[in-house]
Amino acid sequence: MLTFLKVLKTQDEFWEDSHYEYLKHAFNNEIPPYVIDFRFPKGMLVITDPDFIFESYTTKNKFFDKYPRSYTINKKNLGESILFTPSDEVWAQKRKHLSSAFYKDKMQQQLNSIMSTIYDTIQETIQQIKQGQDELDLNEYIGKMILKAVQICIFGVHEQLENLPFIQNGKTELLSIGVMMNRIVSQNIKRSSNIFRINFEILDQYFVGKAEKELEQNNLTLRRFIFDMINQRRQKNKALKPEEIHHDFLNMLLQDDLFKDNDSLMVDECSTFMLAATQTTTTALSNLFFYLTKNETVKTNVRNEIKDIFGKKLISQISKEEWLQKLSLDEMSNQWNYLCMVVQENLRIEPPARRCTPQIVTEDVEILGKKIPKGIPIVFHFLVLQRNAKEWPEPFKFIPERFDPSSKHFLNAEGKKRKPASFSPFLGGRRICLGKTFAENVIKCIAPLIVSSFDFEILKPEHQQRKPPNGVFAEPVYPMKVRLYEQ
Ligand code: HEM
Repeated sequence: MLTFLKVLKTQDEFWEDSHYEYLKHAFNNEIPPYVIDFRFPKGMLVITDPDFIFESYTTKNKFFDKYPRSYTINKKNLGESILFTPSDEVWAQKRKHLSSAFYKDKMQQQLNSIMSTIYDTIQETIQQIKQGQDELDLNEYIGKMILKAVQICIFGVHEQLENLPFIQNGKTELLSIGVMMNRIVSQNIKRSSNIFRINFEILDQYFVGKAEKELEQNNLTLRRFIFDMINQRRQKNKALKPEEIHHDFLNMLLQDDLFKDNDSLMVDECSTFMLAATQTTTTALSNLFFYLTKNETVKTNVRNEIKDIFGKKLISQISKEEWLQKLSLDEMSNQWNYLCMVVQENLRIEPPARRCTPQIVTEDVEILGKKIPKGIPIVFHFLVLQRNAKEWPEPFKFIPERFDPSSKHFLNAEGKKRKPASFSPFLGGRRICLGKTFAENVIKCIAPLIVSSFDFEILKPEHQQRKPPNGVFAEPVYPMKVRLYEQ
């Protein structure tokens, strides 16, 4: 505990996150594959052994489930959504119904809307650069783009939604729904990882103290807003013929037998999708542009791939329609090999969810000779897992060829094939991220549009050496100022 308090005091812009810094400090930067974190009442297992993680996703997966306290702690904002409810029949049925949002034709429509909007945003930015407005915060810029994309996919809304009142430290400010949601996520993470709360399970369902009461109010505001969206949409749809109804997530729920008569369940899943999709995808993309800016050769290779695919010397000549055609799901599976490797390496070097939320085993079970007691919280630490030098030689270097089977970088430090669970940014097994394929496709569609339009200059000299961390569990997020140049 004293070590933890000492670590908390050293927080600065390059501090990773409280949990990771604590482990690094406690083990002198060499975090072992199995750690028991005794800040938790009966200990929490932190695992980074790829063999163990693989077993948990495969042969032992039926014993794994979510840590039940996460459900109780998050019930006020996520209700009965699939994120934290146990892996029972109700969860499986909901997950099956929700998966239909990602069927190929629907996904293609969503991706087309996203690309079209992002293309227009980029054109606006180009105009701003021409007028001298060329400095911005990379995270914020990408965050706004992704929010637009998520909004279109979930609510079918292209225009900016109304600002909502957010309360913090006794003050109310009006925030866009995206900023509001990110703040709520960070308040929720703070609440659930509070060392006092961790040790007093009885507090899980209560909001204690001023800061938590404010969070409770913010959660309510967001949920009420989604309730209103549902009602408005129901009314609007009544006036439309079935073929006129837009394909978005909310309309899918409004037509689904399992959800359509239960507004509360719809709010639960809309909140979860917004929460699960926005910060993760924003982090993945803003990290990508940082690593491309730092790795000129990789950036040039991506641009060369774009030129090859379009058969053009100048990428600025590519029209919106051409982008939509060449970035379609069918073309994506046949072309864009280099881009796909870059996207994977980016998720490897800095997984947007740095670790999973706590899991448990539902009965005492032996995995790789280790007895794992029922109910003890277990966390897989993806950041440590994916920077393991035995599996990923020179782990801090950005090398897309690690994902090219014909490259020497495809092999681990012993020259052998890498262990399958060494790369696991989306968790695995039956609780694998529901939006995995969608998220990967969104990144693959947006990245080339931006790479072909801008060069970024990282303005703060310290950031050129080291990027302040961002992503789920990496709070607070520091701005990363960049200057944009039109390509
Ligand atoms: C790069 C982007 C993304 C990453 C890295 C990511 C990662 C993850 C991870 C690690 C989990 C496990 C959560 C846990 O630890 O409990 C998860 C779950 C989930 N994700 Fe994602 N995610 C991404 C994007 C998305 C998107 C775009 C959506 C929806 C459109 C989505 C929907 C979900 C849902 C619904 C779950 C819960 C699944 C269940 O428990 O059955 N994610 N994601």
